[in-house]
Amino acid sequence: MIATESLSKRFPRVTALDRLSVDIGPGVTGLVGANGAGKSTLIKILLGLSPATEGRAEVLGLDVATRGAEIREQVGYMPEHDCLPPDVSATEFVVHMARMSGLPPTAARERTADTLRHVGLYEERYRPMGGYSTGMKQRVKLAQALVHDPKLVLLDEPTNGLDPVGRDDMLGLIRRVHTDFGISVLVTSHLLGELERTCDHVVVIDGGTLLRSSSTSDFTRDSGSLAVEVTDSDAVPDGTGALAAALAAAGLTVQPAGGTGEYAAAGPGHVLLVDVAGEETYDTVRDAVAGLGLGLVRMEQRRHRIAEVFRTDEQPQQTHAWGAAPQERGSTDAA
Ligand SMILES: Nc1ncnc2c1ncn2[C@@H]1O[C@H](COP(=O)(O)OP(=O)(O)OP(=O)(O)O)[C@@H](O)[C@H]1O
Repeated sequence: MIATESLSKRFPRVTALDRLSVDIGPGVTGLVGANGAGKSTLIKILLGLSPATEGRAEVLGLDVATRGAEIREQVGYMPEHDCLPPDVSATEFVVHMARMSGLPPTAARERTADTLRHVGLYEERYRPMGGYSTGMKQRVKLAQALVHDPKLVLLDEPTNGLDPVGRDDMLGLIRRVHTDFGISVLVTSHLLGELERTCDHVVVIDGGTLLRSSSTSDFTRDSGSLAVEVTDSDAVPDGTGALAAALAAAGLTVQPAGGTGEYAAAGPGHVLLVDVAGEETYDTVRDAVAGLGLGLVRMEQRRHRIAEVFRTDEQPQQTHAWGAAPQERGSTDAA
């Protein structure tokens, strides 16, 4: 879908992209980077709207330097910033955008109705957009990117400004753009955690250079530890402590999981992380739990969170590329 080769963009005071080479296939791909990492600059180059200083890029096999107009016919674009005229309705605006993309009047009206329905705008679609909430405006921006039935959409920070519920809704919509319509998606965000749930593939850039490009499952591959949670009993009031001692006595390496992030609900110290030494580790845990007469609440292979892949000794900043969304609903990021 997208290929860049040693792509650079230099402004007088800053290098926004620095010899970026990356291949992006079909599906939903997340482009993650801190503010200023070069995400919007890359999107503008891919649309043929801004020339690269060096290197080359192709979108759908078309060279961005020479075939920008053809690319824009086949690619939808949702810009980051608010760009909607306040005095017109969503329907009028999206019909206009569909006409601009070359659809005849009837098809433009039909596609507009379908697309606005898909993004969840109903009676409000006839009201002037100036009175819309941020979530509704983001939906209109998404609808205008989809209305001409593109093969690929480039979505620049579509969850910006949304509350946790709005963010989840938008991410669900983005996923369905691919599953329901077969349209490939490149979506940018400065929050790794939210893309983990939405994307098949994640590309991480920092300072205009490629940090990593891999499938989401590679990012979140098995961590080699088992999360175990047990109930206490009358006979064993500290079930977790007793189990930890029993497992250590059996030669396993055990440590309590932190009381935040994915195991927050269990409370601090209530989930044990057991290093998996081999298949027999599962039997050892099961036998120890049964031997103590405890109830087994969970025993699961723990997977890495994307955020952990980039965790450093420093506390990550909320605005950093690998920070978790603030108050993210249902988020299991520990960052
Ligand atoms: N037209 C421009 N003139 C000068 N510098 C620019 C221009 N556009 C972008 N930059 C700079 O290039 C760098 C990358 O900007 P870009 O907007 O691509 O980042 P981003 O990853 O999209 O971040 P954000 O999410 O904050 O928009 C930044 O340092 C920015 O200040």
